[in-house]
Amino acid sequence: MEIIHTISALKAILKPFKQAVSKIALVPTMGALHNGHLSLIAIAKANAEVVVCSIFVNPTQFTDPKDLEKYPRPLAHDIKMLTEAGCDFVFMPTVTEMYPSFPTPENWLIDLGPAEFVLEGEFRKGHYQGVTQIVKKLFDAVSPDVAFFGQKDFQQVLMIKNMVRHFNLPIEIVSCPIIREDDGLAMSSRNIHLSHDDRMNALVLSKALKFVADNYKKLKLKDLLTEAKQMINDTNGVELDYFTIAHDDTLLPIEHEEKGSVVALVAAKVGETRLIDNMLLG
Ligand SMILES: Nc1ncnc2c1ncn2[C@@H]1O[C@H](COP(=O)(O)OP(=O)(O)OP(=O)(O)O)[C@@H](O)[C@H]1O
Ligand SMILES: CC(C)(CO)[C@@H](O)C(=O)[O-]
Ligand code: BAL
Repeated sequence: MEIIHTISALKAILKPFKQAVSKIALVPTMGALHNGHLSLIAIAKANAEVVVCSIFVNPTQFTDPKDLEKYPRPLAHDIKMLTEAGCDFVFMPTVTEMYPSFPTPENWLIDLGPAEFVLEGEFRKGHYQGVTQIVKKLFDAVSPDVAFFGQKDFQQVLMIKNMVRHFNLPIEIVSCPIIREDDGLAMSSRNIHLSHDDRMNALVLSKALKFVADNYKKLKLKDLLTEAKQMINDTNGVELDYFTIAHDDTLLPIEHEEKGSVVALVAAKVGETRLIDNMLLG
Protein backbone atom coordinates (compact mmCIF):
# COMPACT_ATOMS: atom_id res chain seq x y z
CA MET A 1 0.00 0.00 0.00
CA GLU A 2 1.32 3.42 -0.91
CA ILE A 3 0.96 6.42 1.42
CA ILE A 4 0.47 9.77 -0.30
CA HIS A 5 0.41 13.20 1.32
CA THR A 6 -0.14 15.71 -1.50
CA ILE A 7 -2.83 16.24 -4.10
CA SER A 8 -0.28 16.57 -6.91
CA ALA A 9 1.43 13.26 -6.00
CA LEU A 10 -1.97 11.55 -5.74
CA LYS A 11 -3.06 12.79 -9.17
CA ALA A 12 0.25 11.70 -10.74
CA ILE A 13 0.07 8.22 -9.19
CA LEU A 14 -3.56 7.65 -10.18
CA LYS A 15 -3.22 9.00 -13.74
CA PRO A 16 -2.08 5.71 -15.41
CA PHE A 17 -4.88 3.79 -13.63
CA LYS A 18 -7.55 6.09 -15.10
CA GLN A 19 -6.90 4.61 -18.55
CA ALA A 20 -6.11 1.06 -17.42
CA VAL A 21 -9.00 0.21 -15.09
CA SER A 22 -12.75 0.66 -15.28
CA LYS A 23 -13.36 1.70 -11.67
CA ILE A 24 -11.44 3.64 -9.05
CA ALA A 25 -13.08 3.71 -5.62
CA LEU A 26 -12.70 6.23 -2.80
CA VAL A 27 -13.43 5.52 0.87
CA PRO A 28 -13.23 8.82 2.78
CA THR A 29 -12.55 8.54 6.54
CA MET A 30 -11.28 10.54 9.47
CA GLY A 31 -9.09 7.65 10.64
CA ALA A 32 -9.13 5.78 13.99
CA LEU A 33 -10.22 2.87 11.88
CA HIS A 34 -12.42 0.01 13.07
CA ASN A 35 -14.28 -2.87 11.42
CA GLY A 36 -16.97 -0.48 10.16
CA HIS A 37 -14.33 1.26 8.02
CA LEU A 38 -12.83 -2.07 6.96
CA SER A 39 -16.25 -3.21 5.73
CA LEU A 40 -16.29 -0.16 3.43
CA ILE A 41 -12.83 -1.10 2.11
CA ALA A 42 -13.99 -4.71 1.52
CA ILE A 43 -17.11 -3.55 -0.37
CA ALA A 44 -14.98 -1.08 -2.36
CA LYS A 45 -12.50 -3.85 -3.27
CA ALA A 46 -15.34 -6.07 -4.47
CA ASN A 47 -16.65 -3.28 -6.71
CA ALA A 48 -13.56 -1.55 -8.09
CA GLU A 49 -10.04 -2.42 -9.27
CA VAL A 50 -8.30 0.36 -7.37
CA VAL A 51 -9.21 1.45 -3.82
CA VAL A 52 -8.09 4.76 -2.34
CA CYS A 53 -8.81 5.47 1.34
CA SER A 54 -8.43 9.00 2.67
CA ILE A 55 -7.65 9.80 6.28
CA PHE A 56 -8.24 13.43 7.15
CA VAL A 57 -9.73 14.94 10.28
CA ASN A 58 -11.55 17.78 8.59
CA PRO A 59 -11.62 20.92 10.76
CA THR A 60 -14.44 22.63 8.84
CA GLN A 61 -17.06 20.05 9.85
CA PHE A 62 -16.44 20.30 13.60
CA THR A 63 -18.66 22.69 15.49
CA ASP A 64 -17.17 21.86 18.90
CA PRO A 65 -13.43 22.69 19.13
CA LYS A 66 -13.00 20.18 22.01
CA ASP A 67 -14.46 17.42 19.80
CA LEU A 68 -11.87 18.26 17.10
CA GLU A 69 -8.99 18.48 19.56
CA LYS A 70 -9.69 15.09 21.16
CA TYR A 71 -10.55 13.25 17.91
CA PRO A 72 -8.39 10.07 17.99
CA ARG A 73 -5.45 9.91 15.53
CA PRO A 74 -3.78 6.46 15.79
CA LEU A 75 -2.00 6.67 12.43
CA ALA A 76 0.36 3.66 12.69
CA HIS A 77 -2.59 1.44 13.68
CA ASP A 78 -4.66 2.81 10.76
CA ILE A 79 -1.91 2.14 8.21
CA LYS A 80 -1.52 -1.43 9.50
CA MET A 81 -5.27 -2.04 9.24
CA LEU A 82 -5.50 -0.65 5.70
CA THR A 83 -2.46 -2.66 4.55
CA GLU A 84 -3.99 -5.87 5.93
CA ALA A 85 -7.34 -5.01 4.31
CA GLY A 86 -5.65 -4.79 0.89
CA CYS A 87 -6.27 -1.08 0.33
CA ASP A 88 -4.14 0.18 -2.60
CA PHE A 89 -3.50 3.82 -1.66
CA VAL A 90 -3.99 5.90 1.45
CA PHE A 91 -4.21 9.68 1.09
CA MET A 92 -3.23 11.51 4.28
CA PRO A 93 -2.94 15.24 3.56
CA THR A 94 -2.12 18.01 6.02
CA VAL A 95 -4.72 20.66 6.84
CA THR A 96 -2.93 23.27 4.70
CA GLU A 97 -2.74 20.85 1.76
CA MET A 98 -6.55 20.74 1.75
CA TYR A 99 -7.11 24.34 2.91
CA PRO A 100 -4.13 26.45 1.71
CA SER A 101 -5.37 29.61 3.45
CA PHE A 102 -6.17 27.85 6.77
CA PRO A 103 -7.21 29.14 9.33
CA THR A 104 -8.75 31.79 7.08
CA PRO A 105 -11.99 30.15 5.91
CA GLU A 106 -12.57 29.50 2.21
CA ASN A 107 -15.90 30.44 0.65
CA TRP A 108 -18.19 27.44 0.55
CA LEU A 109 -21.97 27.54 0.71
CA ILE A 110 -24.05 25.25 -1.45
CA ASP A 111 -27.72 24.38 -1.49
CA LEU A 112 -28.09 20.94 0.09
CA GLY A 113 -31.86 21.15 0.42
CA PRO A 114 -33.97 21.50 3.57
CA ALA A 115 -32.70 18.21 5.08
CA GLU A 116 -29.40 20.01 5.78
CA PHE A 117 -30.94 21.84 8.72
CA VAL A 118 -32.64 19.03 10.65
CA LEU A 119 -31.25 16.41 13.08
CA GLU A 120 -27.41 16.55 12.91
CA GLY A 121 -27.66 19.80 10.96
CA GLU A 122 -29.65 21.35 13.79
CA PHE A 123 -27.33 20.15 16.56
CA ARG A 124 -24.09 20.75 14.58
CA LYS A 125 -24.84 23.94 12.66
CA GLY A 126 -22.87 24.20 9.41
CA HIS A 127 -21.67 20.59 9.76
CA TYR A 128 -22.83 19.48 6.30
CA GLN A 129 -21.32 22.50 4.57
CA GLY A 130 -17.98 21.39 6.09
CA VAL A 131 -18.55 17.74 5.15
CA THR A 132 -19.50 18.51 1.54
CA GLN A 133 -16.65 21.03 1.21
CA ILE A 134 -14.01 18.40 2.09
CA VAL A 135 -15.70 15.57 0.20
CA LYS A 136 -15.78 17.76 -2.96
CA LYS A 137 -12.04 18.47 -2.50
CA LEU A 138 -11.36 14.73 -2.05
CA PHE A 139 -13.45 13.94 -5.14
CA ASP A 140 -11.47 16.56 -7.12
CA ALA A 141 -8.17 15.05 -5.92
CA VAL A 142 -9.06 11.40 -6.65
CA SER A 143 -11.69 11.65 -9.43
CA PRO A 144 -13.20 8.34 -8.31
CA ASP A 145 -15.89 6.50 -10.27
CA VAL A 146 -17.53 5.39 -7.06
CA ALA A 147 -17.34 6.40 -3.38
CA PHE A 148 -18.41 4.36 -0.35
CA PHE A 149 -19.96 5.76 2.83
CA GLY A 150 -21.51 4.17 5.93
CA GLN A 151 -25.25 4.18 6.56
CA LYS A 152 -24.30 4.96 10.18
CA ASP A 153 -24.03 8.59 9.04
CA PHE A 154 -27.41 8.38 7.33
CA GLN A 155 -27.94 12.11 6.84
CA GLN A 156 -24.36 12.50 5.60
CA VAL A 157 -25.00 10.07 2.70
CA LEU A 158 -28.08 12.08 1.75
CA MET A 159 -26.14 15.37 1.85
CA ILE A 160 -23.30 13.94 -0.24
CA LYS A 161 -25.77 12.65 -2.83
CA ASN A 162 -27.30 16.16 -2.95
CA MET A 163 -23.83 17.70 -3.38
CA VAL A 164 -23.05 15.27 -6.23
CA ARG A 165 -26.35 16.27 -7.88
CA HIS A 166 -25.62 19.98 -7.29
CA PHE A 167 -22.31 19.76 -9.23
CA ASN A 168 -23.54 17.05 -11.60
CA LEU A 169 -20.51 14.89 -10.73
CA PRO A 170 -20.08 11.54 -12.54
CA ILE A 171 -19.53 9.70 -9.23
CA GLU A 172 -21.69 6.90 -7.85
CA ILE A 173 -22.40 7.15 -4.11
CA VAL A 174 -22.88 3.84 -2.32
CA SER A 175 -24.31 3.54 1.19
CA CYS A 176 -22.98 0.50 3.13
CA PRO A 177 -24.58 -1.33 6.09
CA ILE A 178 -23.85 -0.39 9.70
CA ILE A 179 -21.34 -2.70 11.39
CA ARG A 180 -22.13 -3.31 15.07
CA GLU A 181 -20.34 -4.80 18.07
CA ASP A 182 -21.75 -8.20 19.15
CA ASP A 183 -24.00 -6.51 21.70
CA GLY A 184 -25.49 -4.10 19.12
CA LEU A 185 -23.49 -0.89 19.66
CA ALA A 186 -22.74 0.74 16.30
CA MET A 187 -18.98 0.89 15.75
CA SER A 188 -17.66 4.45 15.86
CA SER A 189 -14.24 6.02 16.28
CA ARG A 190 -15.66 8.03 19.17
CA ASN A 191 -16.54 4.83 21.13
CA ILE A 192 -12.93 4.91 22.34
CA HIS A 193 -13.89 7.84 24.60
CA LEU A 194 -16.58 5.82 26.43
CA SER A 195 -15.84 4.79 30.02
CA HIS A 196 -16.84 1.30 31.17
CA ASP A 197 -20.19 2.65 32.45
CA ASP A 198 -20.75 4.79 29.32
CA ARG A 199 -20.12 1.72 27.17
CA MET A 200 -22.92 -0.19 29.02
CA ASN A 201 -25.26 2.82 28.95
CA ALA A 202 -24.66 3.42 25.22
CA LEU A 203 -26.33 0.09 24.46
CA VAL A 204 -29.71 1.70 25.03
CA LEU A 205 -29.42 3.51 21.68
CA SER A 206 -29.33 0.36 19.54
CA LYS A 207 -31.83 -1.32 21.90
CA ALA A 208 -34.34 1.52 21.44
CA LEU A 209 -33.86 1.40 17.64
CA LYS A 210 -34.33 -2.37 17.65
CA PHE A 211 -37.47 -2.02 19.78
CA VAL A 212 -38.88 0.40 17.19
CA ALA A 213 -37.86 -1.85 14.26
CA ASP A 214 -39.44 -4.91 15.92
CA ASN A 215 -42.67 -3.13 16.83
CA TYR A 216 -43.12 -0.73 13.91
CA LYS A 217 -45.93 -2.79 12.41
CA LYS A 218 -47.47 -3.65 15.80
CA LEU A 219 -47.69 -0.46 17.89
CA LYS A 220 -49.09 3.01 17.24
CA LEU A 221 -46.44 5.50 16.11
CA LYS A 222 -47.00 7.74 19.14
CA ASP A 223 -46.59 4.82 21.57
CA LEU A 224 -43.49 3.56 19.76
CA LEU A 225 -41.80 6.95 20.04
CA THR A 226 -42.85 7.47 23.65
CA GLU A 227 -41.51 4.06 24.66
CA ALA A 228 -38.21 4.44 22.76
CA LYS A 229 -37.56 7.89 24.22
CA GLN A 230 -38.50 6.65 27.68
CA MET A 231 -35.96 3.80 27.42
CA ILE A 232 -33.24 6.34 26.67
CA ASN A 233 -34.33 8.97 29.19
CA ASP A 234 -34.45 6.30 31.91
CA THR A 235 -30.79 5.39 31.32
CA ASN A 236 -28.30 7.09 33.63
CA GLY A 237 -25.65 9.20 31.93
CA VAL A 238 -27.47 9.35 28.58
CA GLU A 239 -28.81 12.69 27.39
CA LEU A 240 -31.06 12.44 24.34
CA ASP A 241 -30.68 15.01 21.53
CA TYR A 242 -33.30 13.45 19.24
CA PHE A 243 -35.12 10.25 18.48
CA THR A 244 -37.23 10.38 15.35
CA ILE A 245 -38.95 8.16 12.81
CA ALA A 246 -38.55 9.90 9.49
CA HIS A 247 -38.91 9.61 5.73
CA ASP A 248 -35.56 8.36 4.41
CA ASP A 249 -35.29 11.14 1.79
CA THR A 250 -36.55 14.32 3.48
CA LEU A 251 -35.74 13.22 7.05
CA LEU A 252 -39.02 14.83 8.09
CA PRO A 253 -40.88 12.93 10.81
CA ILE A 254 -43.59 10.61 9.53
CA GLU A 255 -47.10 11.34 10.74
CA HIS A 256 -48.45 7.79 10.73
CA GLU A 257 -47.15 4.35 9.75
CA GLU A 258 -46.02 4.51 6.13
CA LYS A 259 -45.48 1.92 3.44
CA GLY A 260 -42.50 3.79 1.94
CA SER A 261 -38.92 3.85 3.18
CA VAL A 262 -38.72 4.99 6.76
CA VAL A 263 -35.77 5.26 9.13
CA ALA A 264 -35.47 5.67 12.90
CA LEU A 265 -32.59 7.96 13.89
CA VAL A 266 -31.12 8.76 17.27
CA ALA A 267 -28.43 11.03 18.71
CA ALA A 268 -27.47 11.26 22.36
CA LYS A 269 -24.65 12.27 24.63
CA VAL A 270 -23.36 9.27 26.55
CA GLY A 271 -21.21 10.68 29.34
CA GLU A 272 -19.12 13.26 27.48
CA THR A 273 -19.36 11.50 24.09
CA ARG A 274 -22.03 12.27 21.51
CA LEU A 275 -23.11 9.19 19.51
CA ILE A 276 -25.51 8.67 16.59
CA ASP A 277 -27.21 5.56 15.24
CA ASN A 278 -30.13 4.62 13.00
CA MET A 279 -32.14 1.66 11.67
CA LEU A 280 -34.26 1.24 8.55
CA LEU A 281 -37.85 0.21 9.30
CA GLY A 282 -40.54 -1.63 7.45
N1 LIG B 1 -20.21 1.15 12.24
C1 LIG B 1 -20.04 1.52 10.98
N2 LIG B 1 -20.49 0.75 9.98
C2 LIG B 1 -20.35 1.13 8.67
N3 LIG B 1 -19.74 2.28 8.29
C3 LIG B 1 -19.28 3.08 9.27
C4 LIG B 1 -19.39 2.76 10.65
N4 LIG B 1 -18.84 3.75 11.36
C5 LIG B 1 -18.41 4.66 10.50
N5 LIG B 1 -18.66 4.27 9.22
C6 LIG B 1 -18.39 5.03 8.01
O1 LIG B 1 -17.01 5.23 7.83
C7 LIG B 1 -16.80 6.44 7.13
C8 LIG B 1 -15.81 7.26 7.88
O2 LIG B 1 -16.37 7.64 9.12
P1 LIG B 1 -15.55 8.24 10.31
O3 LIG B 1 -14.10 8.17 10.00
O4 LIG B 1 -16.13 9.52 10.75
O5 LIG B 1 -15.77 7.14 11.44
P2 LIG B 1 -16.83 7.05 12.56
O6 LIG B 1 -16.64 5.78 13.27
O7 LIG B 1 -18.16 7.42 11.99
O8 LIG B 1 -16.34 8.12 13.55
P3 LIG B 1 -17.18 9.10 14.35
O9 LIG B 1 -18.63 8.85 14.14
O10 LIG B 1 -16.76 8.89 15.74
O11 LIG B 1 -16.69 10.36 13.69
C9 LIG B 1 -18.17 7.14 7.05
O12 LIG B 1 -18.71 6.92 5.77
C10 LIG B 1 -18.94 6.43 8.12
O13 LIG B 1 -20.34 6.44 7.89
C1 LIG C 1 -16.99 11.82 5.00
C2 LIG C 1 -15.96 12.35 5.96
C3 LIG C 1 -14.65 11.57 5.80
C4 LIG C 1 -15.67 13.81 5.58
O1 LIG C 1 -14.73 14.36 6.44
C5 LIG C 1 -16.45 12.28 7.41
O2 LIG C 1 -17.57 13.08 7.60
C6 LIG C 1 -16.68 10.89 7.90
O3 LIG C 1 -15.67 10.27 8.24
O4 LIG C 1 -17.83 10.42 7.92
N1 BAL D 1 -18.69 10.23 10.81
C1 BAL D 1 -19.16 11.62 10.84
C2 BAL D 1 -18.09 12.58 10.99
C3 BAL D 1 -18.29 13.51 12.12
O1 BAL D 1 -18.88 13.13 13.14
O2 BAL D 1 -17.85 14.66 12.03
